[in-house]
Amino acid sequence: MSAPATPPNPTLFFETINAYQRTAALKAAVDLGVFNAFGGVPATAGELADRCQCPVRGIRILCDSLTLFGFLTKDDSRYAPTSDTAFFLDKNSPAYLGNAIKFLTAPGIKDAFDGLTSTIKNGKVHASEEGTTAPDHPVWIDFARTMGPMMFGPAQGAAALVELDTSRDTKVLDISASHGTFGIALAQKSPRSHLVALDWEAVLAVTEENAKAAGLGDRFSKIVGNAFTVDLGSNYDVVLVPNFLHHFNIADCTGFLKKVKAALRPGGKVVIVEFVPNDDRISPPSSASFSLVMLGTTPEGDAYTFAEYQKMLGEAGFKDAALHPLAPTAQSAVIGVA
Ligand SMILES: Nc1ncnc2c1ncn2[C@@H]1O[C@H](CSCC[C@H]([NH3+])C(=O)O)[C@@H](O)[C@H]1O
Repeated sequence: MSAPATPPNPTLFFETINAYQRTAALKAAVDLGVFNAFGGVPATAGELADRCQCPVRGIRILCDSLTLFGFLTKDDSRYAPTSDTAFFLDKNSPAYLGNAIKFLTAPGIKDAFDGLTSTIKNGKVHASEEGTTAPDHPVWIDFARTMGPMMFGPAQGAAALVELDTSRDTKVLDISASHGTFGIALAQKSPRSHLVALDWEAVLAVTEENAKAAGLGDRFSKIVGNAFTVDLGSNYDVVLVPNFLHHFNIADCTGFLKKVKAALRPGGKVVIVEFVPNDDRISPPSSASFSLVMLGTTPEGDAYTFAEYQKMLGEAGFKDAALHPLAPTAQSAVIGVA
């Protein structure tokens, strides 16, 4: 075996081998309330230890590690959250990711990756036949309770891309509504809109709670059950399909989009929100890396490219498919016209 031209660098190997430690450090800091212990001013390890009620050694090592990873800065012996850390990890921020971190690191998702070798070798999810696509899978109740803030940015971005006529009654359908963040953001654009949310029954209880809290209680209704088989209703102005299609194969997605097309009024829009990698499937990293999540947790899902969505939409009878990156988030909207 020939040696690399430049001195071999093991950094990537050890960063990857030990990546679980980085996850554990971030999760411990969230659990202990470290990011909320600053009160807006830099603090020493001793001060943070007092506020978090922990021995100082652990907090000092944790904060140095979080500084190495880029979550904190350290000046002399005082630590401070970066502006991104304050935005995403302050409990009072609408974009707070603390609960999402707990969800994403809990057994429902993480266990799937403990059996990745078997999943790849056997061509099926190691944990169960259907993975997270099983009807009423309990993981989606936790998802609905925790992931809304993470979808706040994509939901605002998607809502900004479509108009709702405020001079007449309009209807919006949110497929796989979950926390409801996407449907609520769009419905709030018009006082004359009605929001219909579709998901499994237990999940819709969370959607309804959130729709009421957003002031949409009297403009909200539900469709309970399997999106592939239930009656979607008709005459919608917009059908949102956020983070749903990636769980299924292309033929099933195309068939489902035909059903969506039939539920829209002529000229109505389907708004698909997804991680959409470039054709090379390795860029941009934040979107391309999502395919691994689908490999670990679903039998046939994937992160599809825009060309693939364009083909699915074309075959389902939609016109004018267009891609809209929802920067700075890792998601994109793909919009088609019925
Ligand atoms: N066959 C199905 N029919 C209806 N809902 C489903 C089905 N399979 C999965 N779901 C729901 O689809 C959602 C996927 S997660 C995506 C949730 C939300 N749209 C968001 O973008 O954050 C979960 O809420 C599941 O309960």
